Amino acid sequence: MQQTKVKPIDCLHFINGQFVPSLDGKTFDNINPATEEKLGTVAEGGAAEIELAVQAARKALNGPWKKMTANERIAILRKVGDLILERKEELSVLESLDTGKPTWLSGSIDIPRAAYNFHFFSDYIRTITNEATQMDDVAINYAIRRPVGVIGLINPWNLPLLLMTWKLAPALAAGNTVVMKPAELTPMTATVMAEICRDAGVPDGVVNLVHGFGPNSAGAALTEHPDVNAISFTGETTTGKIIMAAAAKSLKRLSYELGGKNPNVIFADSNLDEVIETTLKSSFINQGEVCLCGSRIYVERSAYEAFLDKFVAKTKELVVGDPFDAKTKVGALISEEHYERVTGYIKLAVEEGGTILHGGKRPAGLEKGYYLEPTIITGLTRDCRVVKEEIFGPVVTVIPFDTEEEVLEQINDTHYGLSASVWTNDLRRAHRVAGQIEAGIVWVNTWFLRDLRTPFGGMKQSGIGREGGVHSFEFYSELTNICIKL
Ligand SMILES: NC(=O)c1ccc[n+]([C@@H]2O[C@H](COP(=O)([O-])OP(=O)(O)OC[C@H]3O[C@@H](n4cnc5c(N)ncnc54)[C@H](O)[C@@H]3O)[C@@H](O)[C@H]2O)c1
Ligand SMILES: N/C(=C\C=C\C=O)C(=O)O
Repeated sequence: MQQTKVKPIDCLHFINGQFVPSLDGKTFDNINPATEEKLGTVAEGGAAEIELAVQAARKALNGPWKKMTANERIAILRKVGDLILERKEELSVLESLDTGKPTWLSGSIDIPRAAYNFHFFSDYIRTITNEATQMDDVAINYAIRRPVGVIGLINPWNLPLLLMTWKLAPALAAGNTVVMKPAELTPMTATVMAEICRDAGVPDGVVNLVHGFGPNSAGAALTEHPDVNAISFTGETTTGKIIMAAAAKSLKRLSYELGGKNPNVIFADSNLDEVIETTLKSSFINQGEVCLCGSRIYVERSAYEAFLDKFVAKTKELVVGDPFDAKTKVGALISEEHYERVTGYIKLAVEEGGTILHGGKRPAGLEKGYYLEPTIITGLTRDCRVVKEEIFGPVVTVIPFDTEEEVLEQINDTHYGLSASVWTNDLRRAHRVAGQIEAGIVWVNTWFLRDLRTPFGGMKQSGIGREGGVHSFEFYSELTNICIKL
């Protein structure tokens, strides 16, 4: 394990502008997935801490934050983005210590995107206009926009700071106050994020942070709290169902980014070298722990063998290991529990009749840490659990197909609908196929190319609503239509 001058931090809650322990002093250990060693302790929050955070957020709604002009708020949000960039190296190391992802990845994607989320939304808020409607010479209608109120932001562990800021920036830009609940497995960058908001001039109580778990802990308390107006949640579909029930009692507004089992469809006319270069990323980047990963690969039969030969050869070159080694392409999975879950699916694949063409094992010489070889599985059919269920690890299945109709029917036969990639140089086929895929996001001849003005989210059981550009402001603000009789 390569050393770094940035040291891990103990994590306290951030409530009403102060870092505080839990009222009962409870803490839990934060573990480094790459070494299985303790990084530090985290304050374990529950209903009592959520109550204090929601009270602070409610009070701050009518404090200086509300009285600020849009320009004053925008200046603070831009400063938040600037401070994230100033602390990029520190945040990148903390993110990699928490998640096991390589530092080149946290330093090139996670942290720069976190800053950009703030810079983008602080610019974008200036473009938001409201509608006016003339009713002949009888009346004039105009809409005004106001914050929703106190918003709970609940986040997963795979892209901790990227995803927390993806919610936090527009929520603040729209004038709301928030209670952040980061994943219990990745507390450190959220803790620094609270400090950065304070240092940038965000008034006390506007941004609050409570650490803890989901069920019977801070997460559940946040979703049940009657004075929380909305929840933006990113996580597993199963968790989304539980949260919806909890939020129903106070009819909270919900924005959901949930699970996926995303197809990557490769037609024989595509450029195989280009396909392979991107498919290595869409299969294994971030240890395959990205909701958008193309974990179901479908290849037109005439290109199937050629694809497999090249894909396996290139996958074999991927270095698995120390997140602090620049050569590492695949780091450690997030936790022992997740490691068991992912390796369980690899065992199941063999039971279901699959062939492990590459990977499937702990890499030699890496006895400590949750390391797993990138894994390619063939020989499975559409009704296999490994083809249908989200694994959320460096595991892909590869299935041949013969016709467009056949592959479209297969890829849509799922309760997920988050994203897809399509590879072809046939322009009409690209548009034809992309338009028939039941997903919120379809990439053609690329993957994870992101314009933050576009609608981001899933359909079916991959999400509710869209965030990004104006869509974020549709969720993070309320409209009132005022009708003036002439
Ligand atoms: N669609 C997207 O944009 C997107 C992005 C990233 C991850 N994900 C999904 O997230 C999952 C992996 O993340 P995860 O394991 O952290 O998900 P998870 O659902 O286990 O946990 C997500 C967050 O919810 C909290 N939580 C858990 N149970 C809760 C409850 N009952 N009430 C309130 N909060 C609760 C957790 O503490 C955590 O902060 C995968 O399914 C992945 O597809 C989706
Ligand atoms: N929400 C985004 C990415 C989600 C990745 C899921 O793991 C984004 O790029 O805005």
